[in-house]
Amino acid sequence: MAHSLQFSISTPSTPFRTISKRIAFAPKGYIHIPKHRVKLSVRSEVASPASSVSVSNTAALHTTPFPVLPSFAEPSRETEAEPKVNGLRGTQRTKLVCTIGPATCGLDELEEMAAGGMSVARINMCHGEREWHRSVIERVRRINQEKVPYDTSIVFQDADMWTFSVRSFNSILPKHTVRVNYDGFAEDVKVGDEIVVDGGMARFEVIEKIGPDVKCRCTDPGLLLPGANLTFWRDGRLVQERNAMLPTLSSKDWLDIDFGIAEGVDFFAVSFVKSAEVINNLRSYIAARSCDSNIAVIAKIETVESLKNLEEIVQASDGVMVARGDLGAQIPLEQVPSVQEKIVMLCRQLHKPVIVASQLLESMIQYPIPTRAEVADVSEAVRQQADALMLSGESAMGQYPHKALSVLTSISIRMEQWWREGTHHQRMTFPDINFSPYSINEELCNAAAKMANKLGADALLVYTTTGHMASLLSRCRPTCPIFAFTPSMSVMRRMNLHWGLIPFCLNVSDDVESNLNSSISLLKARGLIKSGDTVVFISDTLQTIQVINVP
Ligand SMILES: Nc1ncnc2c1ncn2[C@@H]1O[C@H](COP(=O)(O)OP(=O)(O)O)[C@@H](O)[C@H]1O
Ligand SMILES: C=C(OP(=O)(O)O)C(=O)O
Ligand SMILES: [K+]
Ligand SMILES: [Mg+2]
Repeated sequence: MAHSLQFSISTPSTPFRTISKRIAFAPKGYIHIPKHRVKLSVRSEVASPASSVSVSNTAALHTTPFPVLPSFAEPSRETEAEPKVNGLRGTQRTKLVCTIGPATCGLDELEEMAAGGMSVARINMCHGEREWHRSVIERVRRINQEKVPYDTSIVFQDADMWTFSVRSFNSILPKHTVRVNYDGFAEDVKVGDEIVVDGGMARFEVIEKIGPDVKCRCTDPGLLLPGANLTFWRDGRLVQERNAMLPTLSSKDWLDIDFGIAEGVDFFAVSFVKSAEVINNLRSYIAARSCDSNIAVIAKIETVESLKNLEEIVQASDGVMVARGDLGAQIPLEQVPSVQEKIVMLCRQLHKPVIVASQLLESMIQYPIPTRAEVADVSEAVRQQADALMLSGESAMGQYPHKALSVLTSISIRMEQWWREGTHHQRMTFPDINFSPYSINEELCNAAAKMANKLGADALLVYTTTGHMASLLSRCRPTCPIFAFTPSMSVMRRMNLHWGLIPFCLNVSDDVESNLNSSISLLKARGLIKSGDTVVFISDTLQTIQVINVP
C-alpha cells in the first residue's frame, strides 16, 4: 500500500496518521501467511542514528462524540434536556485509543468497545478503502448518538531469495515478491546493503539490482507484517540522506486530510513528523479549509529528526503520540523506554496530551491473555501518567480486541488507584508555562488542584470555553475526577484525549449560579457525585475558585 492517512474516531473522537514508506502486499490469498511467530534476535549493536525508507505516514485521529450508551442512572427531570452526546462515563483517568479494523468495525463490536472504555477510535488511512473509513466514522457517530482482509503477514525463511520491487503490479504479485511503495528504493539501495524490516523482524542482504527490482537474500528469518517499515544499512550505518528529503505529507495525505475535514474528524495524527513546519502547515490548511471545525493536530514521534526537534514539535502540536513501532526501528530498542518517559514528561510540562502507542499488548493479537512483560509495560505508561494508551493491531485485526481493551482498562484502574493511595510518587513540579494571557488561569488551576487534593475533594468542576482551562487542570493530575463543561461539541470531543477529563456539553447561560446548579444536578443524576460531596469549582470566565458542599 502506498501512502495513507489514519483517522481515529474517538468514542468521543478520531485521529489521522501520516504516511509512511511502506511495503505493499500481495493481494490476499496469494502469499500464504502462517499464524505462528518467528523468534527474532534484534541486533542492537548496529545502533547508529537511523532513518528509514519510510516517508511520512499520515495518521489521523478523528474524534466523534462520546458513545450514547445506556446510562447507569435513570435520567432525572433536571437532565432530560441534556444532550444525548454526553453518554455514559466512567471515571477512569487514562484514556484509551483503539485502532479500528476488520476485527472491530461492525456496529456491535464498536458498541462493545465503547462500553469497554474506548475513548477515541482511530482509523489508519494506510488500510482499507475510503468507503470503509466513512462507514466506520458513521457507525461511531451512530453509537455516539465486510470486512477487510487482514491475514497478510509473510514469513521469510533463511536464505530465501526475495524481490523487493517498486513496480505497481495490477493484480497478483509474482511469487516471492514484496512491493515497496518508496519510489527511490531501487536507486538508493546498493548491492551489499542490509535491509532491516521493522527494526529487526527480518533482515536481508541486497544481492542484485535489476531495474526497479532488487533481489535480496534473507539473512535473518522473520515476519513481514502489512505496513512494515524498511530501513537500509551500509557499513553498519543507517542510510538516511534520501529519506530526509521526502515530504512529510504526500499528495495522498492531503486528499485524506480533505476527507477528514469533510467527515468532521476530531484529530489528525501526522506520521513521521520531522519538524514543527509540517504541523504549522497543516494547521493553517485546516484553518483555511474549515471555518467552523477545529481539528486538533497530533504529531507522531517516530523518527530521529523528530527527537532532535522534539520541543518545537510539541509546542506546535495539539498533542503527541509516542509511536514506538516505527521509533523502535529508528533508534536502538533499548532507548525506547527512556525516550518514552522523556516525551511523556515534556508533554505534561507543556500541557499537551500524549498517547503511548504500539505493541502494548501485541501478544493479544493471537492469545487471550497478555504476557507479564506487556502488563508491566502498560503499567509503566499509566504510572508515567500518559494521557492515553493506544491499541493498534490488537483492536484492528486481533482475535481478542475486547479482551485487549478490558486488560488496558483493568491495568489503568489498578495503577491509577495505586498512585492515588500511595505515597509512591513525588509530585512533578513544573516551570511556569509563561504564556502571559494564561498565567492567571495556570495559577488558578494549580491552586484548585492542590486545594482539591488537600481537602480530599470528590470532584473538580471546570467551565471551559476552549478546553484550555480544562487541560491546565488535567496537567496537574489531581486525585479526584475532573468534570469539564463546555458549550462546544468539538471542544468536548477533543477533551476526551486528556488525562482525567470527563467532558460534558452544556449550554452555559450568563447566570453563573444556575449553570453551577445544572452541572451539579446533571452529575448527581448520573451518580458521579452525591449529596455531601465536596466539589471544587473553577471557570475560565470568572477566574475564581469556589468550594461547594453538594446539597
Ligand atoms: N482498516 C484496516 N483494515 C484492515 N486491517 C487493518 C486496518 N487498520 C489496521 N489494520 C491492521 O492492524 C495492523 C496494525 O494497525 P496500525 O498500527 O494502524 O498499522 P501499521 O501496522 O500499518 O502501522 C495493521 O498492520 C493491519 O494489519
Ligand atoms: C503508531 C505508530 O504508527 P503506525 O501505526 O502508523 O505505524 C507507530 O509507529 O508506533
Ligand atoms: K504499528
Ligand atoms: Mg508508525
